[in-house]
Amino acid sequence: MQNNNTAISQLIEAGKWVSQKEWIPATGGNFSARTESGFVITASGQDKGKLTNEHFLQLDLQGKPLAGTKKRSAETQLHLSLYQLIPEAQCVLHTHSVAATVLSQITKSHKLDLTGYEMQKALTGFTSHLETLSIPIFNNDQDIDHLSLLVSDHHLHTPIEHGVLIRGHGLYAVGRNIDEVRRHLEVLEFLFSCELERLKITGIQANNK
Ligand SMILES: CSCCC(=O)C(=O)COP(=O)(O)O
Ligand SMILES: [Zn+2]
Repeated sequence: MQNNNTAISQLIEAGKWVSQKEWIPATGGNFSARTESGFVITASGQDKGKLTNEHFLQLDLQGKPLAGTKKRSAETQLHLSLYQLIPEAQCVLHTHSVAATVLSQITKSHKLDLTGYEMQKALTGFTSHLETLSIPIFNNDQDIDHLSLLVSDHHLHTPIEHGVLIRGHGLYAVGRNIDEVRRHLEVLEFLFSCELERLKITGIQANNK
């Protein structure tokens, strides 16, 4: 587990990378990392590609503020729920890419199933392109507490492994350390882009199940 300063440095670096990838337009997205005292999370309304130490808050695992003067991310409860649900989760990166936003909109099901891609094997737990990667999709909701409850309920019967999609909104990627969450994020975004391209060619009806 990281101390606060290390966790914040890693998230600042991740923010520059995610911004450069164009997965967090404007002030979209938020990042967090588990720490000895709870977790650190980005402040609300910031450009996450230009974060400094002042743009972070420290909270305990009940959501009680420990340090930081700025307003916490509007989506703090989702991060908190993921840490409460998944003991191994050390980092959460939330992005708003075009591919994640559009794919989650056009997929009518409550999950996005992907198969046949060699890059699936870059996700922890996958050994073959023939396996099916299933990413849950939750309807977007401005009531983040309610959305978090839906995610929690879902996790009880289908554990969240790499991340979840929020419809028309974006991706929450999770990992056991900063390197793993960055890998999960990059692989998922790559697969979403591939799938979107495939659907543009074959027709979106293929995904309306
Ligand atoms: C303009 S982005 C809308 C809010 C959002 O979805 C997001 O990821 C950023 O919210 P935050 O409060 O963490 O800045
Ligand atoms: Zn968001």
